[in-house]
Amino acid sequence: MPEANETLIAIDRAERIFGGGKTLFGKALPAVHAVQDVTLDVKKGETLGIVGESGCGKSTLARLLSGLDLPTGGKITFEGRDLAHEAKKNPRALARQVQYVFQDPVSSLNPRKKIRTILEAPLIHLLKMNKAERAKRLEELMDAVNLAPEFLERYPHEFSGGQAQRIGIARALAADPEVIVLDEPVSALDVSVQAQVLNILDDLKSRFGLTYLFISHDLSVVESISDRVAVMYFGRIVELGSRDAVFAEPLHPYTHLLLNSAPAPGRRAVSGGDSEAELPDPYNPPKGCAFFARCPNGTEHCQTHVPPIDEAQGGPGHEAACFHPMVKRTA
Ligand SMILES: Nc1ncnc2c1ncn2[C@@H]1O[C@H](COP(=O)(O)OP(=O)(O)OP(=O)(O)O)[C@@H](O)[C@H]1O
Repeated sequence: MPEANETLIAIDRAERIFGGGKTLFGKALPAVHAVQDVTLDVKKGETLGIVGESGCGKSTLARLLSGLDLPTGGKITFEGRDLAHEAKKNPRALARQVQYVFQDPVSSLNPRKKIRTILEAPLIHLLKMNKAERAKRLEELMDAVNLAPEFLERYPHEFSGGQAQRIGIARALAADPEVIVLDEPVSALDVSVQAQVLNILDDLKSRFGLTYLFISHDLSVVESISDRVAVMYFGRIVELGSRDAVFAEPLHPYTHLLLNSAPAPGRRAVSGGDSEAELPDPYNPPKGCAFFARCPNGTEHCQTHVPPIDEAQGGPGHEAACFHPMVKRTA
């Protein structure tokens, strides 16, 4: 991981609440805390994996980081500039710097447009390139994702899932971004095709000096690609650390549960082992730790207090939000 310590995106106590407020008659409307009290630095050149069960807030956090959505609380800065301010004042610059790759490659591409038109759009609108510059850039982009130039004249439905995802990656790359948010980019693909796409991503990252935010519920994919990993549960980051620390020395009982229910190799934790019915009601969150109902270590204190995330048990760079973390193995 190059220049590992330069912060690119700094998230300070970010929060995103959906709904809420009051009716005309003063009755409180239900609110969902999709992201709560998230503090995290994304370092330049790293791949930060974000893992957790469906509904834990991964996509909401990613949308906040890319300026597609704004936090209802806290602050997010990109290279020191306030993202909320930037999103209003200079959305184009932000759109160029942070690009998105979605889970479903085919439906994220406009079916009525040729690949050439799709890939040219950011070159025209964001980079203001002339025709000759665009032709050169299109050639580079197709080469970067290992697709022959003939594919430029085809329509999205003519592509396989893996090819369409490579087009999705080329489109993200077209804007010459610094960060690419990859939201479940290989989840819809066959395992053999997943490996191809992950290899391309790995290659592009070093070639273009990119930073990746890699969201997935698939632990084996996150383990294979990430430098650091953030584990989310019910809108909060419950564990954060280097890939090796989180996978080899997990501290949070939830991380344990995820890892134990998906033993390596080929682990794929999807549901977290337990019944998802045990997830708290997002409209009626518990007072204390949201993991209490599923936790083997929970105490009365956990039921009434939300554990802060800190390095107390993990050491430098390895944080967990737990009053009673799993015991760290000694070498
Ligand atoms: N626009 C919205 N309006 C209301 N609630 C929302 C909205 N977007 C997300 N939520 C809620 O916020 C919580 C977090 O959702 P989010 O999509 O971020 O989770 P996720 O971890 O990305 O899940 P998945 O893996 O299923 O995409 C969920 O309870 C979800 O229902």
